[in-house]
Amino acid sequence: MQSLGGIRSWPATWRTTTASMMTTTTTESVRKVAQVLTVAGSDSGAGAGIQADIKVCAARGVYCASVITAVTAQNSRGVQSVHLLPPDFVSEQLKSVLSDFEVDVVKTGMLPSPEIVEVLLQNLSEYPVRALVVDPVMVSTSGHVLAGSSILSIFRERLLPVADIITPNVKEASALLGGVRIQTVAEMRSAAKSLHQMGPRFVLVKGGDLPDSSDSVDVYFDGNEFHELHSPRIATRNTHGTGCTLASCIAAELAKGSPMLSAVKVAKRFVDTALNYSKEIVIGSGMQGPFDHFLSLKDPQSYRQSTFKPDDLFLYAVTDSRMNRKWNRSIVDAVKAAIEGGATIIQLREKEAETREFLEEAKSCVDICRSNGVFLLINDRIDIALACDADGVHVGQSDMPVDLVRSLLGPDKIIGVSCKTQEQAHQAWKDGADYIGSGGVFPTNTKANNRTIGIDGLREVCKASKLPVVAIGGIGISNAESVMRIGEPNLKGVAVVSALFDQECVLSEAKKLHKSLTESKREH
Ligand SMILES: Cc1ncc(COP(=O)(O)OP(=O)(O)O)c(N)n1
Ligand SMILES: Cc1nc(C(=O)O)sc1CCOP(=O)(O)O
Ligand SMILES: [Mg+2]
Repeated sequence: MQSLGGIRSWPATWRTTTASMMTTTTTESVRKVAQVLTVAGSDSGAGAGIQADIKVCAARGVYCASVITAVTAQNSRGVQSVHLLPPDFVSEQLKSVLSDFEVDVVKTGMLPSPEIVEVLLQNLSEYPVRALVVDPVMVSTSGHVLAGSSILSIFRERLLPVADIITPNVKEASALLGGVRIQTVAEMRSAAKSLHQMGPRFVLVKGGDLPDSSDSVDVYFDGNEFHELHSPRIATRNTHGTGCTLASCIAAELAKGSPMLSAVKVAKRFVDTALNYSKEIVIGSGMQGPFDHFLSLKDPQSYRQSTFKPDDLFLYAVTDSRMNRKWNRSIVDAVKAAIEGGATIIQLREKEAETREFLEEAKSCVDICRSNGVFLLINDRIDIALACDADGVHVGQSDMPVDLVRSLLGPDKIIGVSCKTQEQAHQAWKDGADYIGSGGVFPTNTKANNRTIGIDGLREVCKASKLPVVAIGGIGISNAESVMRIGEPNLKGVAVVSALFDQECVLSEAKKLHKSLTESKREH
């Protein structure tokens, strides 16, 4: 099995997530759809199992094929009955999919018998995939045994050694380790280490069931380092299927090319956001309701019709309160003119604005941007971004840390971060940012005491960055071409303040800059 190795294994490709399906575009313009195959049980209540796996992959823009190992009769009250499929038939399903589709990642859920694990391993050796995510499902949340102790030895000896990541909860981790006590985070760490010795490349021990903790803590171990992933515990009955959802979301993110830790963080964020969004819905009369994987579709206001693409950074207009005052124009008029002139993304950078007034203006700008299909980001102010439902934020190195911003804004908002060094660029990627703003490329009067990194500094950041980059600082019509000419494939555009807004006519300056950028793009 070819492993992900913690790094992207499709070089020179960009994630270009569309509303419906994840594709990667290579330089030859071949579109490859990211694909997961789930090998799991069917849940008639559709909160967990195959049904949850397909929903989460669809919600994350990834195609999901399904091989059913067992059919369960279950609902929000529990599991009433289980019917295992014959191993030969499971094998036929596996062959059908693996011999035809280009599956990137296989995710396993309920593997109810050693014979079924055997046929899975056989098929994986015949049809290798890029990664194997093993959710070692043993007992349903309602307490029904879904895979008995007969499964343990083949899990330990054959399945875990070929897994890229395993995602047991504390009960499953304990069962795999012969019944050790796991009641504290320290014991989860020790369990993760022991499980890692059984062969999986990464281990995520989920602490949702730990007693007496206000946080939900998961322990991630990569063989060298531990990471504790914390999130607030969400008070809801609608937790049925969280384990399947987490593992499938990890698989979906890996299929798109994410490194393991990023995939795990995105998946945890996705589950937390979905649980929070669905905490009051009522489906079924039992103790364990399903939740809503398509949370964003429910709220057209907060659902972005299309998702962020690197090319959105092409002509990035950043507003400035002092300049608007000087030229006696409102933020709204400034934004309208910039969009009309060709700006492809807008950032409201209103350093001196009063909160109440800024919020009202930001709401109007959200409406304008949305009706023009242009994303609107807010500089620094996470509170304003949340309150006006902006598409995202831009933060700097001394603003709120990106991973915390992500946990506040959820998985789908755009987060940009300013980086002047290669280390900052690495960190931005790890923390889950969507793009990097890098500068000052040239000296600027707009931002006081800003360090100029020059064209060479920009090039260094681009080379180190796995994220798309927009250049900023002292850029205008006279020098935009020279910036884009550095030819780094992930340099996607320029961000400008004074070149648009410290001018008499924003519209005509935006048009001129757009034209010059388009010409320089055509030439390279
Ligand atoms: C696109 C873009 N890049 C960089 C910055 C600068 O952000 P930051 O470092 O937080 O400085 P302030 O803008 O807050 O002064 C930006 N705003 N946009
Ligand atoms: C807001 C900002 N950030 C910078 C950075 O280097 O991160 S430079 C800058 C100001 C850019 O304004 P102008 O286009 O007028 O030079
Ligand atoms: Mg800032």
